[in-house]
Amino acid sequence: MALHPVLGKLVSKRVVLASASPRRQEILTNVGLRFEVVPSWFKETLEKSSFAAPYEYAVETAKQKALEVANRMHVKHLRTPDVVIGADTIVSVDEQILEKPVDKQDAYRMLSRLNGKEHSVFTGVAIIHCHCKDNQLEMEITDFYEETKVKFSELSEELLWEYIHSGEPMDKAGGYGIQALGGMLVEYVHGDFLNVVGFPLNHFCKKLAELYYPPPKHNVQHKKYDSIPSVDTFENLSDGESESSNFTEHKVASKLDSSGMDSSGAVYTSGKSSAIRTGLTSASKLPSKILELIDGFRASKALFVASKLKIFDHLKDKGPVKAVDIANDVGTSVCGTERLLDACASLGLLEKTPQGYSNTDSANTFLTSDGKYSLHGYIIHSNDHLWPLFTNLESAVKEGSRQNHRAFGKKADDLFKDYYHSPEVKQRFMAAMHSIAHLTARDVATAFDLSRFKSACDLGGCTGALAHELVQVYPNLKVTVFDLPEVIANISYFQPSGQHTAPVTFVSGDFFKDNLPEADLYILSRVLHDWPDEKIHVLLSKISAVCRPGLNVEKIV
Ligand SMILES: Cc1cn([C@H]2C[C@H](O)[C@@H](COP(=O)(O)OP(=O)(O)OP(=O)(O)O)O2)c(=O)[nH]c1=O
Repeated sequence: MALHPVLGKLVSKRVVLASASPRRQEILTNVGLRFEVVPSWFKETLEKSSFAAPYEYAVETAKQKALEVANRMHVKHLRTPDVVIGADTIVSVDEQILEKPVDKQDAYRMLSRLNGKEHSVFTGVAIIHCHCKDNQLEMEITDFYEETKVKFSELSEELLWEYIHSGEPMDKAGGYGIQALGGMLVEYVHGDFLNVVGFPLNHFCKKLAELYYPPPKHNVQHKKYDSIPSVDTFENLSDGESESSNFTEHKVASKLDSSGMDSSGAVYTSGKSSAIRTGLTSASKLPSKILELIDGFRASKALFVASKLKIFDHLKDKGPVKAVDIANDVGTSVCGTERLLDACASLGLLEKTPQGYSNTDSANTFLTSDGKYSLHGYIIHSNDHLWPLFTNLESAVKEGSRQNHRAFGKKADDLFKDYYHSPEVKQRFMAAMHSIAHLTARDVATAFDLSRFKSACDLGGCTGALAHELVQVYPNLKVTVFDLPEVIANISYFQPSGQHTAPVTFVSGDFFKDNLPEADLYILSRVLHDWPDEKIHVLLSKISAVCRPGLNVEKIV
């Protein structure tokens, strides 16, 4: 098992960890995996006696946790993940299953049972690969478990109670945390330590290796390329076995070459030939992740340009259209348009058939400019605003300053004021903030339990996309959106239709200068990252001053 390629297989995928466990998040983050955390709402109430062995209970619970998240994301959030990982850790002693203690007495009961004895810690893991076909969620489930044996020393009553009063046992299976104070209770550990902490990393990597690099079938005739295929992935060329994998790999690159417009697939050609030249062995395969990083900007720019030319709008609700017809309608060159369309098809944004090009389902949903979940505004903002700024990243790092002057010929200070002088730029910025906030609002609103709050103020809440979602999720919550007068004056276009009584109010002002509206909860979403430390300090101090004792500040950045 080569570590890097195994985890590299997940790099281009939308990976979701269906767990609130900070330990699991840390273990996976530490090995460089990028993932989204969506805690599962599945209640751990399966009937234990219906399982023949304790580990079967852990595996089934892990599976149910992951399934709940996969389904919720697909149905409620309209965002189908590629891979969902669920896990469940239990402690088993004398064939009994111990989960997290409900109170101190329960913790005492558990720790007393473990005292002076060996027990098993089982973590069940489920890896679900999801595909969306005709709006139906299709899933392939892989599960496994890992067992670690742990022995406690003989511990005195006094020590057990001291440990319980530390508070550590409460959110941990069996009522102890081996990674912290609980480590002092343990005489030996046989097996994977991380399995006890909540995630059997080694077994997980082996499972991924099995999934993505199944052993070669010797009687299978491997396809031989006479020439380099015109559309392909790094993985296909670097991994001998990936053809036989059950899992569809994301296409990570287009046909654009270094000049941006050649269809020869030059990257792959050189990649493969250099592998042959230098005789890279299977142990030193192509550095796919690095190559993806090198080429990633091409994929982004292909998407940006197709969006800017409104190609996805053009193809909406139509059958396949030929490149020449699209070029004529859009007013672009035929050869350039065809290459851009091919790039979009290889990126999975369009479908290409002999009859022409058509939108994929996700292009219809997210890339057309007028859809309910359109990301068009955010894409245009990324192209027109963020792209020029990132082009100056090197200067930003060298100088330690914002680069608006280089990118736009304007001072970085009062950036927002500059924005609002141009109606077109203002509209673009608001559309960008609206589209990303609207799409993610449900996840943000449900990531925290905000039911105890009666009022909230979304500082810099722009069009109110998050506010409207919050009042849907928490009917007793009243939300005030506080933003600059120039923003509030233009929100009507973005308001949801048919919601007249929803308790969202808009107040204009400058959060650096004016008094903040009173609220139990202050939300800062996509705000703090924009300001230097001194300004953040001003803002947070103001919030701190208006917060009343006993109420909370929740920060959603
Ligand atoms: C035995 C032991 C468990 N644990 C933790 C790992 C798990 O987080 C927890 C067991 O509870 P789980 O139900 O497996 O997980 P969780 O509730 O923390 O998160 P979620 O259900 O959202 O996935 O106990 C330790 O951190 N250290 C230990 O030594």
